[in-house]
Amino acid sequence: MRLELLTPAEMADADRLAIAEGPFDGIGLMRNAGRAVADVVLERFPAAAHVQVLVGPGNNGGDGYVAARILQESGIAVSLWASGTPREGSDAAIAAEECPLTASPLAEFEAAAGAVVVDALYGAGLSKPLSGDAARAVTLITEKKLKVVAVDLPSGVSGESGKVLGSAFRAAVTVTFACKKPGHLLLPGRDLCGDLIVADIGIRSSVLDTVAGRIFENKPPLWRDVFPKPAVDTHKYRRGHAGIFSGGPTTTGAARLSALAAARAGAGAVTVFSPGNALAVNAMHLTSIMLRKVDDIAELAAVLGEGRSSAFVLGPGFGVGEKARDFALAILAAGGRLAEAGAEGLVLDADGITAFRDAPQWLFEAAARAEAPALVLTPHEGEFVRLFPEIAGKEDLSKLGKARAAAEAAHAVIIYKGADTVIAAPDGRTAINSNGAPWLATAGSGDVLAGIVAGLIAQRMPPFEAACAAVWLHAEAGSQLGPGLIAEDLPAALPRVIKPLYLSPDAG
Ligand SMILES: NC(=O)C1=CN([C@@H]2O[C@H](COP(=O)(O)OP(=O)(O)OC[C@H]3O[C@@H](n4cnc5c(N)ncnc54)[C@H](O)[C@@H]3O)[C@@H](O)[C@H]2O)[C@@H](O)CC1
Ligand SMILES: Nc1ncnc2c1ncn2[C@@H]1O[C@H](COP(=O)(O)OP(=O)(O)O)[C@@H](O)[C@H]1O
Ligand SMILES: [K+]
Repeated sequence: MRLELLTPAEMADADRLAIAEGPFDGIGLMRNAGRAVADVVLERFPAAAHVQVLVGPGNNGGDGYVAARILQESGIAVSLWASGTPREGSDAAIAAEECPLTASPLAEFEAAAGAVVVDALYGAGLSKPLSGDAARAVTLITEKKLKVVAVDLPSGVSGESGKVLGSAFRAAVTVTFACKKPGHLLLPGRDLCGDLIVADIGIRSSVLDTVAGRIFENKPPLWRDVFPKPAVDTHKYRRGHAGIFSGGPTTTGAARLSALAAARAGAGAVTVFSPGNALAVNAMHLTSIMLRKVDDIAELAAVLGEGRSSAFVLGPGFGVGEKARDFALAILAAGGRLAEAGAEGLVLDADGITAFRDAPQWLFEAAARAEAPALVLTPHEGEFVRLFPEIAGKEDLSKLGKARAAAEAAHAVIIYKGADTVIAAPDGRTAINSNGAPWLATAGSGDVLAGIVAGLIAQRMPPFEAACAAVWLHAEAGSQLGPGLIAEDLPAALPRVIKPLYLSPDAG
């Protein structure tokens, strides 16, 4: 399965290129698309006695005319409701001519109890909010709780952003073509799509290769090639050393969650760097994880000078303030010297992010230095606004667009967390995660994620791939654990989600 996600504009390019290169012309692709939709209706709703097909004026409607014809030919009662008429000479006009059904105006649409609805009003060409007859149809169908099969996208959902324009159908199944689009994975789009089926309609993969940009669905094939695998003759320091900064005596748990996660992600050694007054409490709860006193910038400089740690986590439970800023900047500044000893990255999370709310530029400039260790920022929505207020306020940007702009501005890998976590690199690569579960919304869950990222970077995994892998593993662990999950469970669940990555090339 392809991991590339095509924006609606890229998909339109793919369409044009596919038609130019063959083997199918425009109406050929449309017939294949409409047949795929009809097949799904017949498979999913074999007992459907009545299908109401709603068609728009563009190619999405064209797919709907084809589906309506095939469904009628299969013996089902089909009614057709049209908003506008296809442009003369268009593929959709041919599809409409080939359809023996007479369309009624959408303005007269009534939702028939028990009917299955095929939503072929608007797809990739959605250009303005749903209103008038289309919005009315959404209301009627939603009220009657009819099952909806959406063509390409539920009408009203932006294929680019997953946002709802005006109102939108909630589909039981969505049939899209050739590959997924960002709006199928970003919320609320993902939720409104229901089950997502990607149908092959005869667009050559070489066409998709030509058009595909740098947006991906986050799945193991995206990063498995660089996922760390210990060599037979390895030893613990070759597997990397992660350093996790602890907060004061009453806020040490978050760092220990990160530390445990870094170790479970495969770092050969992990040390908690703790203020002196929290050493005792940390010591009581650490076993395989090491502990060292780091109270001030001088003690931090000594640690950095030794060059043992290759990845750091700063922020969970650390406290917001000057100390967090000074520590983060010291680590980023030490990169050149550390690079020889292998320092690879700083994961700045939680308080570490908030500490820079009044001076994000200091952080971004430090990360921009060529020799600086890679910076990975892991904001949830609230933290994102603090660090990137301007980008966060841009209503026209999708979550993906915001993450990408932030990565560029901060010279950092951004993990923009949430139910539809987006990972973005400063070079423009972006991935959308989709294997999470709401059980992950629990205190400490983010601390574990930060630790996994550091654990992977400590093993020399490149930062973007490490971030993607960490998000996937964290989400997979959360999905497998399910109800009752607390953050403490997540590190312990990592072995069982990591092991399949080594066993089968198709895992995940
Ligand atoms: N991508 C592909 O390879 C293929 C795409 N096909 C279909 O083509 C679709 C895209 O077709 P189009 O580009 O014609 O776009 P659409 O059919 O999605 O919509 C375009 C038309 O609807 C109007 N419109 C958009 N939003 C509106 C709104 N809210 N209210 C009123 N009018 C609105 C536009 O002005 C335009 O006239 C895809 O979604 C897919 O279903 C298929 O035909 C097969 C091949
Ligand atoms: N509804 C959800 N579905 C899937 N993942 C979620 C959901 N809500 C939160 N998460 C994930 O859980 C983690 C929560 O992190 P964060 O907000 O930093 O919490 P904390 O600070 O309590 O650790 C993030 O990785 C986030 O993506
Ligand atoms: K649609």
